[in-house]
Amino acid sequence: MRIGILGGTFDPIHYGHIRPAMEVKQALALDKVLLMPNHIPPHKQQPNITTAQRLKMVDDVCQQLDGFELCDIEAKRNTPSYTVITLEKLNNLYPTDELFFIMGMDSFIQLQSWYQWQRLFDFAHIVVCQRPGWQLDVSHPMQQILTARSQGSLERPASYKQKNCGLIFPVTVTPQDISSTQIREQLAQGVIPTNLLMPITLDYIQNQRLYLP
Ligand SMILES: Nc1ncnc2c1ncn2[C@@H]1O[C@H](COP(=O)(O)OP(=O)(O)OP(=O)(O)O)[C@@H](O)[C@H]1O
Ligand SMILES: O=C(O)c1ccc[n+]([C@@H]2O[C@H](COP(=O)([O-])O)[C@@H](O)[C@H]2O)c1
Repeated sequence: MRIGILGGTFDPIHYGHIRPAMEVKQALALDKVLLMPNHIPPHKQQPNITTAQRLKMVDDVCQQLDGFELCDIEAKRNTPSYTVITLEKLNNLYPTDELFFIMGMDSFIQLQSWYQWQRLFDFAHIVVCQRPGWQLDVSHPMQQILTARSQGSLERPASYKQKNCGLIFPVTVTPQDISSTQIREQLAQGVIPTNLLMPITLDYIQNQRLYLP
């Protein structure tokens, strides 16, 4: 199976997560996509809402979308949600499957600051989606890494030859200028961001009275 994984803080989950994941699923003919809320975000402040609340919102979305599943592997770990640790575990759980870790351009540009980032390629492919406001400059070090690991590269990385992982797939998705920060700010000001979230997420936020000032 070809399995996509979108990791995130999902505080809250929005269409800027969901639509790119759907478009990547289609573009790369993935069999399913796992949406994976982190527990202790490595590079962000701990959210004000609980991991259980973020998990519930992601689970609600998965229930409504074909081919999407909640992955709670990071929620169950009480250490920083380093992706390399997670991918190593998922690689053991799915030894015969091909894993595709999906991220927006903001994450990709900062990838060299991730814990043991080079080992990510030992366990999965990386899929990069554009995100408004984030452009990979031709002189950026990640550009060279992208070129060397892209599917058309003449020299396939060793990890690809051994285990079918380690490539980078840039996927063109419909640009959406949406962020969780923007949604939290709108809700705190009493604005209801109807077009940015799935209705089921908005219902949960309102029932639980989340993100109020
Ligand atoms: N609008 C978007 N377009 C493309 N990718 C996105 C978008 N929003 C989030 N992502 C990607 O989804 C993943 C998880 O993002 P995250 O849950 O941190 O959302 P966020 O909106 O960036 O949150 P915050 O505003 O709180 O920083 C990251 O890889 C990020 O790049
Ligand atoms: O492994 C790391 O060092 C690392 C650093 C920053 C982010 N991540 C992961 O990248 C995903 C998106 O992160 P974020 O902070 O944009 O929500 C999420 O799964 C995080 O756990 C991972």
